[in-house]
Amino acid sequence: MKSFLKLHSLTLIGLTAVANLGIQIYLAVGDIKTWAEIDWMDVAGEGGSAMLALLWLTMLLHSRPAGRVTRLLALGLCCIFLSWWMDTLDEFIRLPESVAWANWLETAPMPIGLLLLTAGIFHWHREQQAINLQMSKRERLFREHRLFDKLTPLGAAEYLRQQVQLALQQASQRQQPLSLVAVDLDDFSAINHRFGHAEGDEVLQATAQLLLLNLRQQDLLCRLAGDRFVALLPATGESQARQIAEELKQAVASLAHRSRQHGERLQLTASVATVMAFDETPERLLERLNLGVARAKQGLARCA
Ligand SMILES: Nc1nc2c(ncn2[C@@H]2O[C@H](COP(=O)(O)OP(=O)(O)OP(=O)(O)O)[C@@H](O)[C@H]2O)c(=O)[nH]1
Repeated sequence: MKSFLKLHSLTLIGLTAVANLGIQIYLAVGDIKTWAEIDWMDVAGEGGSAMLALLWLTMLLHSRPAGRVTRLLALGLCCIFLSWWMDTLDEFIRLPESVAWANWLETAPMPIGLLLLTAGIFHWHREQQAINLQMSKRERLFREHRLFDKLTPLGAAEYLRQQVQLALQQASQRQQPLSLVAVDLDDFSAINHRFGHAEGDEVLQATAQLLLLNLRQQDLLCRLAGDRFVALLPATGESQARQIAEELKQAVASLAHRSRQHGERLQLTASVATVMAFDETPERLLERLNLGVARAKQGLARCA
């Protein structure tokens, strides 16, 4: 409350001074009415309106930051308040018929206030449009940001799901096959354990680069989770997808990654799986792909 009064002291002092000046002017030229002469219905209507204008002004000053728009709106409300205030005063003070200008004091502030209020609302609307634009830009940026992996330059799981959905539609429209390949590093947690999480991050980044280099222009690589990468292969049948998967597996096995700390060569291997899309949902397709990876890992465990 204290800070509110401090912040808007000029407006409040100005308004109080003008309202008080109105009383002084009316008292100087008129006489106070007797109790019986006062029309309480008018007092309630006009006085109540003036109080409402004051309430709007307080709410406005409370909720809006200082600035041109707030000034316009506040000035408009001040004029409206003054018009109703002067109207209320003549319920208590009888003015002589000869004082024609008193009528102006009551009526003139109202159109001025309404004009100021209209200008303020117009600029407020434009200000709100600019804010909405900024908000929607930020929201889009945030949404897109969430779709991308934080560690690698790849899309993340949700982005992959969206792209799979699009690719499924395109494949069915163009009557072309669509395949997915998953590449999952073997025993990756051991690298984290032995060399630390930061080294593990570097391995994931190096793997992402390596896989990108070994894919075709039209393929899309995403990081599904942890050490699992998925490539979306448009216009690719099952046997070609298997061949690409094998090439990716070989590429991982020949990756010459050395640890940062001691320069040791890390021997990486990966399990791969492929699926060709049927008429199915992205979830079902990815589920089949993950099952394929699980089967490849089981085979690996049996061989070990
Ligand atoms: N450094 C690093 N590690 C991660 C990241 N995301 C997940 N991991 C780790 O990756 C490991 C994945 O573990 P698993 O899914 O068991 O995979 P794995 O150790 O390769 O085992 P298999 O897949 O069965 O061969 C876990 O230890 C996670 O903590 C990451 O962004 N950076």
